[in-house]
Amino acid sequence: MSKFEYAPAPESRAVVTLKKSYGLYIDGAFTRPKDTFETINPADETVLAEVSQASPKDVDKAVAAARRAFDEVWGRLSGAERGKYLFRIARILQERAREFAVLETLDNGKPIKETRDVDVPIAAAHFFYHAGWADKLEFAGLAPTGGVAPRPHGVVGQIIPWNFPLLMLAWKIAPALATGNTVVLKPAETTPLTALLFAEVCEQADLPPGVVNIVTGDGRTGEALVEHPGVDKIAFTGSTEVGKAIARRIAGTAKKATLELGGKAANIVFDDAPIDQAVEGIVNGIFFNQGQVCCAGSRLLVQESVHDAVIGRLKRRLETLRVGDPMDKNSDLGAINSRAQLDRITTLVDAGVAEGAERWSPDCTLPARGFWFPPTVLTGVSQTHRVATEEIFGPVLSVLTFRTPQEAVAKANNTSYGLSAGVWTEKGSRILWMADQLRAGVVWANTFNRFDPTSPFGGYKESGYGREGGRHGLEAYVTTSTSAVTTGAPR
Ligand SMILES: NC(=O)C1=CN([C@@H]2O[C@H](COP(=O)(O)OP(=O)(O)OC[C@H]3O[C@@H](n4cnc5c(N)ncnc54)[C@H](OP(=O)(O)O)[C@@H]3O)[C@@H](O)[C@H]2O)C=CC1
Ligand SMILES: CCCCCC/C=C/C(=O)O
Repeated sequence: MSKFEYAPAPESRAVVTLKKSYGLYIDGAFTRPKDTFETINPADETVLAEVSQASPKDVDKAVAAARRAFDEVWGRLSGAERGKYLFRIARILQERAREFAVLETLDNGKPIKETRDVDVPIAAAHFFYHAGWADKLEFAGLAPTGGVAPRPHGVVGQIIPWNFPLLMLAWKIAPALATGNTVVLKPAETTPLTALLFAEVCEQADLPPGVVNIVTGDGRTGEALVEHPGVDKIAFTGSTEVGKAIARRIAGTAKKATLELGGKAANIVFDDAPIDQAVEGIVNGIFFNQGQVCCAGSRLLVQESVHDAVIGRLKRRLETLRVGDPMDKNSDLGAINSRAQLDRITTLVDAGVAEGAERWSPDCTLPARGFWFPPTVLTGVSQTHRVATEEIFGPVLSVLTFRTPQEAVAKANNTSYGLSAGVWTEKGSRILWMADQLRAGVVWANTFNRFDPTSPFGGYKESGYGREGGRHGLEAYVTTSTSAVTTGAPR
């Protein structure tokens, strides 16, 4: 909680009905839970439910169901028919938005105002957007000249992380279904509940059995999916380490893959930037979702002449942030998703201090139970420090300085990642030059963390390959075939 007094007002969780234990969702039905693990509320460490650990045999059943559904139903439907299902799913997500927002906040620890205003509405928007594409793929420019409509790959294995559980599910499932693929999706071990609620939405939408299958479990379930010979393509979002391991594992196969991995984005503030607007952008860039975002603006590059003014203003702004109960709609920051992630953040911040950075946090009292880390600013960071090179994935801003635009570009690009960057300046010509020079999949100018289903998202370098969203995102889910027909005189 911030030192500024306010009356906490936790939202009701009554809209959510938790089961004691959850089975897998395979071939349009929930299995009976067998081997299970607990999913907990990271804000207070209470157990929410028991969830099934899918074995390789379960993955096999899910892949077989997805194959059958592809061969017999989904792969044969017209685009217009597929689109109807996607529209139906989108509308149900909107109708059940409150339930999804509360459940996501309980399982993930992120503030209810984010799940309510960001995660759930953008997830629904992805289904609406892709519903619109389903019957227009031949106009997406994906087929070669003289070719026929783009064709789906078949069965797609999708592995998603814990930082945006429902939203990453939507980013994966919506384009896959729109293009005619069927899916086996593995949510993260610590945040399986909204994926299981989504399975109920599939039932409610009368989606044919086997089109979407949800297999919960840990990394072993993910491995079984990656290795399964019946999977035609893998779509993964997560750490660069696991992404590289997946790439190695499928190297000897014909499987396609898209990998959306880590980042270490520079948020670059020039001396002519409107300072209040820039400070808001810095706060949103690194403290949104507790900084557990692949494209977080985790490195602030501030022009030397305005360093003290920007940092002073930033610290005053951070004093007003409310850190606390994620179910309270006044909370700006919630809990860290897991103890393992909290340990990772703590280790890296300690390493930063040991390497000479100065650590600052606003005066705030953190809840006694659960996984919490205060908003943190590290000043005096140099390019070689671990906190300037490694993804922290927490509410921690590393501050570096620059003198010229050329130096800003050199420092911003001095990373093994290349997912996103932000630029704050009044000069339009500088924005265009910076956007051209920065090696990042998205460059935001005078804004940050701006998302839209129409915009392709993905990285350079160790941030992965492939794009999600927009027309480019569809490309990852289709292949093309050319038909050559010789016409002769009619007989
Ligand atoms: N690019 C991004 O958006 C993300 C980046 N990260 C980065 O990764 C770090 C570690 O987070 P972590 O959760 O461990 O990320 P992981 O990459 O381990 O997790 C992402 C997903 O991959 C699954 N997985 C784990 N091991 C394997 C495997 N061998 N084969 C197939 N799937 C696997 C995970 O399952 P399970 O959850 O059961 O382990 C999860 O569903 C974070 O600190 C952050 O820096 C993390 C999440 C998202
Ligand atoms: C509105 C937030 C959208 C999240 C953007 C993509 C992030 C992916 C990731 O961190 O895994």
